[in-house]
Amino acid sequence: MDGGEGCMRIRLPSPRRAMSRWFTSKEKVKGKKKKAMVESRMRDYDDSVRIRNFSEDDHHRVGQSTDSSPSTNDSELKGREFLFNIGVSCYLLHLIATGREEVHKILDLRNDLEKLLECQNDEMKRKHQEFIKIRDNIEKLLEFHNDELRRKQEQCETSSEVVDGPESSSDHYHFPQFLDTSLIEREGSLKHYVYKEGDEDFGGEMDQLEAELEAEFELLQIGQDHEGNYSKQLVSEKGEDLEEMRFRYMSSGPVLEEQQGVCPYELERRLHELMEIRQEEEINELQSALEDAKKRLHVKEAEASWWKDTAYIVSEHIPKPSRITSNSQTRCYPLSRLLKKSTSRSKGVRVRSRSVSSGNMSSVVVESDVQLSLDSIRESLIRQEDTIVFSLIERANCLDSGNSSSLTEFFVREIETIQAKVGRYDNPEENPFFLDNIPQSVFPTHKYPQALYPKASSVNINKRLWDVYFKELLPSFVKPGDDGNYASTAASDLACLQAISRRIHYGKFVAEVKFSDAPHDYEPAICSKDTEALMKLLTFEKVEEMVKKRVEKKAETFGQETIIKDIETFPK
Ligand SMILES: O=C(O)C(=O)C[C@]1(C(=O)O)C=C[C@@H](O)C=C1
Repeated sequence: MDGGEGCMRIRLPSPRRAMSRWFTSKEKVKGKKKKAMVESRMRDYDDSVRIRNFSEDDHHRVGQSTDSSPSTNDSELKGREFLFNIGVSCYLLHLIATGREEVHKILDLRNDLEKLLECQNDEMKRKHQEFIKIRDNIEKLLEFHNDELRRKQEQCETSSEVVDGPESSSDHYHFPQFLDTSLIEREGSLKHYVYKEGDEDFGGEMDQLEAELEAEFELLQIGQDHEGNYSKQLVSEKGEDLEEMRFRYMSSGPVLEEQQGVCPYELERRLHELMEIRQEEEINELQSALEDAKKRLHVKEAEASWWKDTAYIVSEHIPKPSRITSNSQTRCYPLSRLLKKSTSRSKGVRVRSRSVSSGNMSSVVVESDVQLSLDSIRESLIRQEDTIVFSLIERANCLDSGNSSSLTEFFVREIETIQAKVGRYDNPEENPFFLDNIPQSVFPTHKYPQALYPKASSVNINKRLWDVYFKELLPSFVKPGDDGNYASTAASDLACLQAISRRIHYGKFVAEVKFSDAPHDYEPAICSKDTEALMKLLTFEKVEEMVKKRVEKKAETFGQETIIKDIETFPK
């Protein structure tokens, strides 16, 4: 306050300075906006104070000229101070109100940020759990894969053992190297899922993939660590390993930096791809091992078969004691009647009992010393004529009902079934009428010599014979009628049919022998499929005429009553 020139001057500190002093004790106000706002308010305040001072000065000047007593001045001064204080108070109140608003805003902002951090944290937790789940899945998959491999390896080992047998353990089959890896000993951890050293590159890829997975996992942990959450616990659990991983990750440069963005699903997919490739490789190896085992099995089978055949041949040469009488002879099968001991000069088909090939052994052919000759065949044919003539004479004593073939068919089918079970049709001389009806022999069958060319064995013309027999032959020599003796008639039919069939199919042996005696004569006709030329080579009209005459004679003779001179056949 200056009382110079009788005028009272109040020295008020500049409001701006006052405010700035007031605010300097506080923290600096952040943000330009707020500063600008405060400054504008200070300016407004300066202006208003300046206007008021100006009007007060005028008033002073007027008052000075009229009334300038000290009591008036004093009260005026107090009034002014009062007014000033009110103004300042109002302003401060205004500032406080404004400041509170700002504080509320800041608090809201802080709350939002906290929520955001919480969300982020939840997201990280969720990702972490997802990752753990995926990792668990992968490990389960690996376990499953290991079990599968273990199973396959055991299978292979079993089959290998079967093939090798107990005696050939020195010849043990070796699996490829990868099967010898420690896959079986793994503990279901990714770290264990590696190949042995020296294997293909898959082990390296697996390591890299594992590192990627763990790096991804660690990233999640590091992210959570920044948020100050539960990652600390995990970090302490992993201890030095994690530190090492972190170092690896941080120092691995752009490669892993790129992989920061690789999602766990992508990693899982890549792992699956690798596993698929590896599985395919293993399957291929197992398949080739299996093939090898099969080959070895075949070799063993062939060897076993050879031994069986050898044992059979040896046993054939050892005379067997009969259970009935020690003097009784071993009964020969019918074909053996055709077979004669071969001499160097004798012609005909050399009969081979069996041909066996074996892995390491050279082809073994056991050749019997018997020979199929035309003479022996002719002898058999003559005897068969007798059988046929007798069976037809028997059949002529029954009547022909005209529809006996259906009952005979049932009978023949049943008889053929039972005869097949005891091995009748294993004999190449015998041919069934109902091929669909033939079961396997239930007894160990005799090994018949392979006298015929294999294709010839399947030649069967019994269907045609059946038709000719019932439609043409029977009506030509049997009286028509129905005597009700169906069972005997069917049995008689069967005897005729089987005898005639055997005789007809013996033509196969005749053709075989004739061809073997002069193959060069037959080859051109065979090659050109000239049936007419072949029939000319095989048949002899003169021989056929002689056969017919012989059979006629036999029929006349066998049909007669045999009379012995001077002896009464039946008492009168
Ligand atoms: O005795 C022969 O030479 C044979 O060939 C056998 C037989 C026959 O089956 O009876 C075969 C054909 C011939 O035309 C003559 C006879």
